[in-house]
Amino acid sequence: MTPSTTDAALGVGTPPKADIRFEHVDVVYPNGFKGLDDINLSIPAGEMVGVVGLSGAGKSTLVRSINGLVRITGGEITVGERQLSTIKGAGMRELRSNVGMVFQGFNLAKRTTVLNNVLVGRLFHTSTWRTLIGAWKKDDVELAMDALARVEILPKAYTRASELSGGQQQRVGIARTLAQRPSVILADEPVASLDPPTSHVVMRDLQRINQELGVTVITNLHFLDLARRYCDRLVGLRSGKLVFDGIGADADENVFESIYGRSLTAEDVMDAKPVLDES
Ligand SMILES: Nc1ncnc2c1ncn2[C@@H]1O[C@H](COP(=O)(O)OP(=O)(O)OP(=O)(O)O)[C@@H](O)[C@H]1O
Repeated sequence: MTPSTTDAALGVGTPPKADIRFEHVDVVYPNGFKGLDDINLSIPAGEMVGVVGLSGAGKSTLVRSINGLVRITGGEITVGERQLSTIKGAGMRELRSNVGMVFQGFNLAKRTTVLNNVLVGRLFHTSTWRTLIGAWKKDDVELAMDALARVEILPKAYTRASELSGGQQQRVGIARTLAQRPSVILADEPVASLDPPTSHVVMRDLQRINQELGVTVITNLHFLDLARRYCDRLVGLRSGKLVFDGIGADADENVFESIYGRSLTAEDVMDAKPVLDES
């Protein structure tokens, strides 16, 4: 779906594209556990990157370090012009307006409408008094509607979020992020709570947003077949270390075994018939 109004509304005024660079990045948690260990990674604007690895490998830590939800303890992450090691206050707010996030649990306000949930994406760009009394600008409402159209859920704009299915709620979560007009979307296990068909729908939404709007998408995924199918590039982590960085389509069973340190099992792929052989 590529209506010109949607492209215009979501494209005009979008913040400059941001390349992302990890240089010798460490994350040591307060209990002394090393979540990331000397990560070096360069993600040019516009890529769709899947982060894979065993449970506990550091996938969420890596994704969340990009918007400062997890603070790095060594090295440097650069997002556009901003450096994560020193960022705070207004700099952090500006970074987070440019780097949107989609959550596993959707994080919607269930008792209000889909449209109101998506308008939350405009908070970064809206004065406090307007937010408090719900006096959204016409342009913001239009932008929110465009974001809902982008994930094909516009007819639900005035439905309460609690009345939507899990897949629909995640699409609202994506629309909310899109309404921020970010140049980067981080998706932290976006399909972990969804059934297989719905997971594909949500992954296709993210892929379309990446391809049509040029938004960088970085997502950690439990299922290898999903990661390989939808992401141009895969980053493999093992015990906080980068052990693979390559083209998704090139990642065969041997690559996955090197990331996992064991043979693949049915638990590692979403579809009953592994999609690993599909391409
Ligand atoms: N706040 C914290 N304090 C201490 N250790 C933490 C904290 N958060 C995460 N960890 C540890 O860091 C490691 C990496 O966690 P992370 O959530 O990034 O892994 P993951 O690959 O996303 O795992 P999963 O697939 O299970 O979500 C794990 O061993 C985890 O227990």
